[in-house]
Amino acid sequence: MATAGFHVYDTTLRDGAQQEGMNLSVADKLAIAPLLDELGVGFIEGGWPGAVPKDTEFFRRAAKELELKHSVLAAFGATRRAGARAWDDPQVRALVDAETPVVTLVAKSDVRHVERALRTTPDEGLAMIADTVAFLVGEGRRVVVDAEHFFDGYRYDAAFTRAAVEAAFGAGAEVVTLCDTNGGMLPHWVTDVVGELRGALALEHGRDAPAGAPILGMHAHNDSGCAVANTLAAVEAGCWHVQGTVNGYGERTGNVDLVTVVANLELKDGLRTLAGDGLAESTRIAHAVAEITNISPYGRQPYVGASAFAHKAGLHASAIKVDPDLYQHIDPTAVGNDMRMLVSDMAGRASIELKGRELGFDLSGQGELLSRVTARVKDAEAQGYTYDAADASFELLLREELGERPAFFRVESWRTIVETVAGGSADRHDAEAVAEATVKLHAGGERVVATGEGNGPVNALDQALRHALTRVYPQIGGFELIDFKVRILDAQHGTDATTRVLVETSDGQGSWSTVGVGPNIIEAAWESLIDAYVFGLLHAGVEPQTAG
Ligand SMILES: CC(=O)SCCNC(=O)CCNC(=O)[C@H](O)C(C)(C)COP(=O)(O)OP(=O)(O)OC[C@H]1O[C@@H](n2cnc3c(N)ncnc32)[C@H](O)[C@@H]1OP(=O)(O)O
Ligand SMILES: CC(=O)C(=O)O
Repeated sequence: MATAGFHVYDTTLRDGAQQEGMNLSVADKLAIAPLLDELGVGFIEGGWPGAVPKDTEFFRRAAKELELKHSVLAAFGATRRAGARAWDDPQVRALVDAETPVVTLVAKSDVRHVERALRTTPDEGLAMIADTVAFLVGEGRRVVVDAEHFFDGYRYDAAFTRAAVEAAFGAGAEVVTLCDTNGGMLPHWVTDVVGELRGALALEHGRDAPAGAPILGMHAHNDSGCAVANTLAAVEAGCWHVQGTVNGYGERTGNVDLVTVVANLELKDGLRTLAGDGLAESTRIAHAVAEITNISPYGRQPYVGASAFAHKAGLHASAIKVDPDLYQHIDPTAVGNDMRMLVSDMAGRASIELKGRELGFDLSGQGELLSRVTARVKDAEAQGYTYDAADASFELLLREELGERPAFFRVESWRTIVETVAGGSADRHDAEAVAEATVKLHAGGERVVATGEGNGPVNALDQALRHALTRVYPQIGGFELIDFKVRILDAQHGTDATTRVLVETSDGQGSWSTVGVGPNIIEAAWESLIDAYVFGLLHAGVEPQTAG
């Protein structure tokens, strides 16, 4: 049961799209809206029709193409221009033409903005709000007023901001959203301002407001790093409508992350804010939205980040083995996330046992093996390996200790040559470097010698290895190296330093990471590549052919 009257209002498609570098097409918006609906938000703000052509088109297509179960669409725009009439203002008309049940108006509530940005009088500023709201209500719209710069304005001239809120409610607005447009508020300021405003206007706490009574909302930006705290403070103080964006997208440092807010309200404060069970799907939904925006998800994002429930320290693991709640603030499944154990030089036996369990090995009661693997991990990490970023290499190490690492092939030797081929010009920089590699190995009962060429020695080695193995293991044709990271570990040794290479490989369905360390990039990469192919074949269920 949703908590009576509480609104979750998503502005990913409007304020989120104001993020630097984000450019959502109409198709992107049409793909994101159903995900927001699945999350269970009450309102989806689709954009500013009449101002942004793509947004006009979005509302036109959304009316025909979207079937939303939980959410209603809101069209966003500004109040009428100074000196104009609401019904004559083309921007206001475009809001009506968008044919959404809800219209959200940005309204100036800081008198300095009225005088300096709108270049009009405070009275005209208030009339712009009242006229526009009344016109839209008359057109049958539910109206939300976003009181822009409300908090800064309140701290400068509280009487004007109060008058702006009264003008909106007086004309029939359902919600007035108090906006921290510049994102600079602190939670206790928000608490004080919302409390004072409610007192002055005799507004109920949202929780106690009768159905249909006007309610206050909160719209926070994260410039002071307090957007989530400010939103929670506003709810505590009586705001019963929260705005935000998935993944905290938005101008500058972003809007408040809506998933963090609703997870806190639902799981900590006991409010039911979303329709349906979308919270339990929020990790998948947040990542699916990130796929469409083409912005890599942030691993350390609260609740839905890949690292949100990843445990590295051995002491944590030993307590988690007894009860995961001892080191987790919630059960990760409540937001559709998973607990992960990370293996590193900070691991203890409990970490290895839990990681083993995650990988499908029951290592309980195998104290001697656990000690051996722990010691081997610590020793390898001291040399530069990093298993928390290379689960696949850890699994192979564990299998080695269990005597279960399959021998798909046996390497006899490999070598690479890099040479320059002179170009046509007299310029010595015109020479092109090309690489060639030879790999000799035994697989499928045969000795295979294969060569490969590439734009660098690692690429050439990878090609040669593929050529050598593909006949016996054609599955390798489906593996693709999708990432390659090189780190020089003790850079003060200059060209003599140790090198770590992390490789990520995909089979089109999933990906896995492997690590290699060596005195040079080629040896480190070779080790990482071998693990990548062995792990890929193993997990593809391929039977090892006699190495010979
Ligand atoms: C706080 C927020 O993030 S609100 C959302 C902001 N989003 C956007 O601005 C994205 C879409 N914006 C646009 O496409 C354009 O800015 C438009 C179409 C809205 C306006 O474009 P233009 O007519 O070229 O005007 P311009 O952008 O230079 O200035 C904005 C005008 O709106 C007026 N204005 C600003 N806020 C308001 C408001 N709340 N109510 C009424 N008018 C407003 C300004 O006074 C200015 O008027 P002027 O042209 O008479 O000086
Ligand atoms: C309305 C809005 O986006 C803001 O004030 O930040």
